[in-house]
Amino acid sequence: YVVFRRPGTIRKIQGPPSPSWIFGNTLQLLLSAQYGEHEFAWQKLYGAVYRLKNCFGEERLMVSDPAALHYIVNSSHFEHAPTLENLIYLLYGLKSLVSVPGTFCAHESPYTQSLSIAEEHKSLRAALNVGFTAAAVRGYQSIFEKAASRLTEELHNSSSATIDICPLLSFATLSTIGEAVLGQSPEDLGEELIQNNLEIVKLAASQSRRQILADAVTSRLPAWLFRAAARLPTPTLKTIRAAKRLAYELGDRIVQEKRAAARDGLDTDGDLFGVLLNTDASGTTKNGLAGDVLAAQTALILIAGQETTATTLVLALRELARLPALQADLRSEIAANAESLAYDSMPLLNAFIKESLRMFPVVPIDDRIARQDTVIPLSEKITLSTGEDISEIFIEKGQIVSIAIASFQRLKSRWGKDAHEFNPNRWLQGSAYSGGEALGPYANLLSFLGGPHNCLGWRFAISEMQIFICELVRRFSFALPEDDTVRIRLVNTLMPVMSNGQKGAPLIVSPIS
Ligand code: HEM
Repeated sequence: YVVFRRPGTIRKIQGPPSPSWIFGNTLQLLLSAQYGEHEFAWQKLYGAVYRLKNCFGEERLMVSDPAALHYIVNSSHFEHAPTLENLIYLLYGLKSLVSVPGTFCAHESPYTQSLSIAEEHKSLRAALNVGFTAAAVRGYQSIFEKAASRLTEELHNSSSATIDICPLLSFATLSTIGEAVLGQSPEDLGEELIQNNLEIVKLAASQSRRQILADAVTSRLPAWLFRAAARLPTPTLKTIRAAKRLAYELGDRIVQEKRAAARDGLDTDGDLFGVLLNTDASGTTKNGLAGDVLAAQTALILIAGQETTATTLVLALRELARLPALQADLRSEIAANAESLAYDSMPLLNAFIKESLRMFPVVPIDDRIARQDTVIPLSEKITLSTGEDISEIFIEKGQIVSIAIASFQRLKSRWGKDAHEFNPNRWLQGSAYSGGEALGPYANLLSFLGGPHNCLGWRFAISEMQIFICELVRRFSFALPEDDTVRIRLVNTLMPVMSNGQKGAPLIVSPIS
């Protein structure tokens, strides 16, 4: 109790009562039957900043205020919170881009020795970004189109009209990353790696009270002890370790193959890994990334880029199935553009994608910890339990702050009175956002986060979604089954979950003649 409990400076900030000392509000936040059930009600009651209890009486600040979010996302005073840091370590290892802190800088940080780490993140990110610029992503269009037509073929060949689209989209998005980034066809990725990736998704779908408690305890362990515990031979840890090892081995094999190809005088620039290795005729890296650094990014790119895009697409298709008029309008727009398929110039298609990202940010809460005492500005005053109004919040080093992405994206003050409705039309007259703060790399949304760790692959994801949606909607119509029981739950990321507790989203898929 003494270890876990520390006096906070945020105690006077209002928030819901905690139903339990052990779990605080975490069960309501993380295990509600439908994501947001409690969170959105709390936002309505307490405003854009409120206080919640974590396990064992620890307090966290839930923030959806735009000025505060802008500060937190971009400030060097915050880093990934310990639970997230542990997950990142387990899934991706210490050398991956996301593990390298990106926000430390010399003039603000007392940790001068960390300067090189900040530089490391910046230069690694700049190197990897070569494969994610607008021009590079345009070059992947044919890969997306090939994967989309493979997907439609599978749907045509399905023996049943009601199809769970989750595994099909997971495989399709994995295959595009395999080809664009690694230069590997789905067959080359290896059955074991594909199965392990799918296994990780299943594990992630098993959020439970036990997991919440385990996270609360392990987040307080010193890093060395957590890393030692991560070697325990439990089935879950074994699967995660195997997935990370297989991804590294795959990356390493590709690096060796590229070097050998360069020695044989062959062109190795056809995919991102080849470009980044930048080998000369002797197979030695010239000014590209070192082979082991590149191989260490394989797990991150495979996992971060696959399920995120697949889940956004699944949830978007469910909305189309729910809204037949929108589906018909979108199909007409696609038909009218069938010749050119200039995806960026199709207003409804892009409005639909933005609205899907707004309503269903697959990472709806992203936790940070304050690295030092700091003051968070607010765009609107909040009233403390003492009746005092404040326009900034002082927080102490070690305070957990939740970037409440989903709540921000439903703020009525920024998105309008119908912020909780799925309404793509809000984007048709320009930006749907009415605030002054520039947040996130795309459409003022935080679905791809913002700041130094914003999503590297956001253009990749948007282009892939444009192409998949066009191909699917012009070939099929989608409807929800009558007995639709799917709920959107938070299981590390947002996920459609069926009544049996498994990930899944069955839709009635009918070919269009
Ligand atoms: C709809 C699809 C996607 C969503 C919603 C999404 C969301 C995010 C978010 C929220 C983060 C920040 C995580 C954090 O630091 O707490 C992130 C980081 C990242 N994403 Fe994505 N992502 C998507 C697709 C992709 C794709 C397709 C790729 C690659 C092919 C990708 C690669 C990455 C990488 C490498 C990072 C780490 C960046 C860094 O730490 O500097 N993502 N993404």
